[in-house]
Amino acid sequence: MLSINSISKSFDKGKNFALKDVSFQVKEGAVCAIVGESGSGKTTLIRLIAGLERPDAGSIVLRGKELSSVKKLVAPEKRKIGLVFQEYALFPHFDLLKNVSYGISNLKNKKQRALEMLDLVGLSGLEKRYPHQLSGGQQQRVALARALAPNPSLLILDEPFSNLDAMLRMQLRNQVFEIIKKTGVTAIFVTHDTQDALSVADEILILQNGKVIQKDQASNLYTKPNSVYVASLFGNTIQLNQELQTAFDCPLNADCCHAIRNESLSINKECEYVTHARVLKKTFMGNTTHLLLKLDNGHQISVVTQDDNVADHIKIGFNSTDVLEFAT
Ligand SMILES: Nc1ncnc2c1ncn2[C@@H]1O[C@H](COP(=O)(O)OP(=O)(O)OP(=O)(O)O)[C@@H](O)[C@H]1O
Repeated sequence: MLSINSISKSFDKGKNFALKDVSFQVKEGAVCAIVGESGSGKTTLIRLIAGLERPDAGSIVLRGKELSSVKKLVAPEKRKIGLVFQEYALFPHFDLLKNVSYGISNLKNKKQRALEMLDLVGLSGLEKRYPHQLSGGQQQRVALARALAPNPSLLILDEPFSNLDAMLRMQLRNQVFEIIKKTGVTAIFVTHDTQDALSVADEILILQNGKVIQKDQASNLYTKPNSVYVASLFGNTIQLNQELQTAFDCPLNADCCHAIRNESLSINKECEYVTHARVLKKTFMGNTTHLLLKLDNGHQISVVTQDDNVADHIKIGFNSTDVLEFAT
């Protein structure tokens, strides 16, 4: 298990905190995705876990061994942590066998282990090739094989699919996490893409301004976000402010704030709360169409629909079970 205990880190002597009092745990064999917008502290967190930075407060414990605290800093190469980065970071002048066996110092039969790892990532037979002779997706699988070869206690993947186009990204993502699950290694996966996180992580941790604002199973985060911000990370969300509550004739608890997911809005169907709208603009996006609507009370909202044949005047609505409620 990985335990992050009240970690704080500032780069300007406490004026601003890149991370502030961050605590969480990742169970043995689980995949935890770290999601957050730019500057939320993702890189700082993984640099601390990898041992590339020292915390100002708190501790990091992996499988019962303290790796970092204010007083202690185990060297990165002694942490048993494998790293996979966005830019592959393979050695260009080494063939694949050498690239994968590079970090294996603790095993007798390096070559056999490297070949097993290449086989695991579906690249057996290519061990004599050099990185430039491979596609981007293949190079990332070599990087994974290399990170797994020394049998790490923790694998950290930092935006590993950002360099790849959408189709390859999805394929590789599924392959990589199948392999990770097969090995049973505990993994931390840093991404700004919530679809990536939802599809492969057991748990997702959301960072905002250096703080953990929610950590939960992927499905719970989607169905029970604890703020409008978290809800909006997982798809288009419309905040049900007073004006919209009046438009839809749905008075809600004034002590809370509320939102509705775009996909919960129904067009021209019977619902508990409805209003009429004029379509100001339709933008065809292939599998979806974006609509800019002007509601009866003059309020404008944007909606995404899969129906590319919407009339100019529509009825739009939702049901009370679709309303997300948050404490303010
Ligand atoms: N070496 C550093 N010196 C000074 N400030 C830093 C340093 N590293 C990070 N920061 C600051 O700490 C905060 C968190 O940065 P961090 O790089 O961890 O965010 P991030 O979530 O990884 O962002 P991105 O997604 O853009 O990579 C930012 O305000 C950043 O400017």
